[in-house]
Amino acid sequence: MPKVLIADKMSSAATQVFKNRGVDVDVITGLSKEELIDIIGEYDGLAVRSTTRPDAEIIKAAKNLKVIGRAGIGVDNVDIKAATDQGVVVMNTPFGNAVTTAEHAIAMLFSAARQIPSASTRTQNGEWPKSDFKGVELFNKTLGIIGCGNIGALVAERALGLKMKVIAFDPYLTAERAVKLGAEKVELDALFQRADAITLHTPLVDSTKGIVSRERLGMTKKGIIIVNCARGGLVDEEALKDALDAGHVRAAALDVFAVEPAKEHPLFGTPNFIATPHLGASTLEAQENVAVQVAEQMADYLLTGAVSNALNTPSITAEEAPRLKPFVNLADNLGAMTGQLLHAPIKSVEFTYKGAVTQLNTNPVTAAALAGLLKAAMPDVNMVSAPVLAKERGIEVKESYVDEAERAESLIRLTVTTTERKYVVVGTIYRGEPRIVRLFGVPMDAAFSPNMVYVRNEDKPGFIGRLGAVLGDNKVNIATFSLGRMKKGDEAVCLVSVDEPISESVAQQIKSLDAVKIVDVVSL
Ligand SMILES: NC(=O)C1=CN([C@@H]2O[C@H](COP(=O)(O)OP(=O)(O)OC[C@H]3O[C@@H](n4cnc5c(N)ncnc54)[C@H](O)[C@@H]3O)[C@@H](O)[C@H]2O)C=CC1
Ligand SMILES: O=C(O)C(=O)COP(=O)(O)O
Repeated sequence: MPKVLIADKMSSAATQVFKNRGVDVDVITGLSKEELIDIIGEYDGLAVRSTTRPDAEIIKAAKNLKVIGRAGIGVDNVDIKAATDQGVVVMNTPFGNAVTTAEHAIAMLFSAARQIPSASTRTQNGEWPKSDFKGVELFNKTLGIIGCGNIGALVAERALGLKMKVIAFDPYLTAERAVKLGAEKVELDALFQRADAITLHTPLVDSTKGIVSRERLGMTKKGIIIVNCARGGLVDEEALKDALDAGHVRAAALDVFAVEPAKEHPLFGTPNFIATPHLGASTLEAQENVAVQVAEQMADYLLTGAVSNALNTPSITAEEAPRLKPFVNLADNLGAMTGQLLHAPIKSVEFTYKGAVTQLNTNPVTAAALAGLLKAAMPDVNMVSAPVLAKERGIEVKESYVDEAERAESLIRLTVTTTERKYVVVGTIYRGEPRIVRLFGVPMDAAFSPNMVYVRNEDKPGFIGRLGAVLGDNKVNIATFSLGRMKKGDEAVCLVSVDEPISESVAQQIKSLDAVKIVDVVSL
C-alpha cells in the first residue's frame, strides 16, 4: 500500500480521500527540515501547501518518493528541478483556490480604499475616530491588473461588477481574450501611469521579480493603491514603504512577503498599510477544494499511474493509464536496448507510432523510450526528466504517426541518428509481452531479457556453432537465440538472451571470433 505524508495544515478531507482510496497516510505538520529529511524516506507521496519547502536535500533523502502534491497553486516552494531529476512528479491544484484568492484581492482593495482594519482597531479602542478617515470610491476608477491568468481574470470580472475600468498587462494575454474579459490590454508602463489601483496576479519568476519597482512606483498617479495577493518579491518593499511614507501611495495591502513568515517588517506600523499572513487561499471552500483535489490526484498517480496537473510530466488519464502500461514498458525496453548499442552521441530521435497505439496519448510512451535511450549515458535519467535532458543537450525529438487504424497491429519505431549513423529499431506487443521485430533494419522476432548480447557478423557457415561454444565454455547458459539477416551472405545479426550477465572477457572472446564485426552487451 503506498504511503503519503501530509506535511502542512490541510483540510481533513485530504486524509479521508487517501484512506478511502487505500493509501496509507500520516499527518505530521510543523516538521523542521532535518526532521523531514529523517522520515521522508518511508513515503511514496508528500502533500504540502506553501509552508513546507521540499528542496534538493529533502528530495534527495526521499528515496521512495514518487509524487509531491501541492494543495494550492504556487509551486515556488518546491524544487521542481531536483524533483524532475529524481523522477518525482510535481502536481498542483490550479483552480481550487482561485475564486477565494480573487475575493481576497477585492477585499484588500476595499480595505485599502476605506482603511477598514485601522478604523476597526481604533473604534474598538474607544476612539470613535470618525473625522480621521476619508476613503475613496472604487466606482469609475481604473484597476490595473498585472498578470491576467486564472486569478487575474476572476479579479477583472469582479472589478467590472463594481463598475471599475479594467486595464491589464500580461505578455500572454491575447487581444481577443482581453476583449472577452472586458479589459483593455496595455503595456506595463502605461498600466503604472493610468491606474488608480494596481493588483498583482503573476507567479514569481525572473520577469516579474520586483515588477513594482521604485522607478515604476514613481510613474504612478498620486493616491495609487497597491494590492499584492500573489507572491512576495513582486513588490520592492523598501520602495513601497518610502512611497507610503511620502504620501504618494494612498494605501497598500500585502498578503504575501518576500520573506515568510514575516514576523517583523519595516512596513509594519506604516500608516495606510494593511497586511494579512498569506491568507489568500484560506477559506473553508478553497481549502476543501484543494485538499480533495490534491489527494485524488496523488492517489490516482500512486495507484493507477494516472497523471493530472503535473508541472514536470505529461498528463495521463485514469482510463488511459492501464492501456498505456504495456507500451510504456515496450518503449522503455526498446529505448534502453538501443541506447546500449549506440557508439556515438545522439543528434536526433524520431518515434513513429503505427496502428492501435496511435489512438493513445503517446507522450508518456515517448518519454519512457527517451529515458531508456539516454540511460546508457545518463544513468539517473527517468521518464520525467528525459524530455528536459534531451532538450538541454540539443537532441531533437520528433513523434510521427502512420496507419492510424485502430485495429492495425501496434508498432513503435525508434529512428536514432547519432553523429556517426542512423539506427532503426522496431518493437511491438505480442500477447501482452514486448518484442523486438526489427533491429537495425534486420527483421527478427525476439523477446527482451535482462541479459543479452548483440552480435553483428558476416553471414558465414559455422558461426553460430562457434558463438555457442564460446558461451558454453564460459558456462553462460543461452535462454533464447534470435537471428536475422537482410539476404543470404549479407551481414547477419543475432540477439542472444543469456541467464547471467556477460563479462567483459566473454565479450572479448566473442569479438575475436572470425567474421564478427560488432559485439555489444545489453542489460535491462
Ligand atoms: N495569496 C495566496 O494565498 C495565493 C496566491 N496565489 C498566487 O497567485 C498567482 C497567480 O495565480 P494564477 O492566476 O492561478 O496563475 P496563472 O498561471 O493562471 O496566471 C498567471 C499569469 O501571469 C502571467 N504572467 C507571467 N509572466 C508575466 C509578466 N512578466 N508580466 C505579467 N504577467 C505575467 C501569465 O501569463 C499568466 O496569465 C500565483 O503566483 C499564485 O501562486 C494563488 C493562490 C493563493
Ligand atoms: O495556492 C497558492 O499559490 C498559495 O499561495 C496558497 O498558499 P497556502 O496553501 O495558503 O499556503
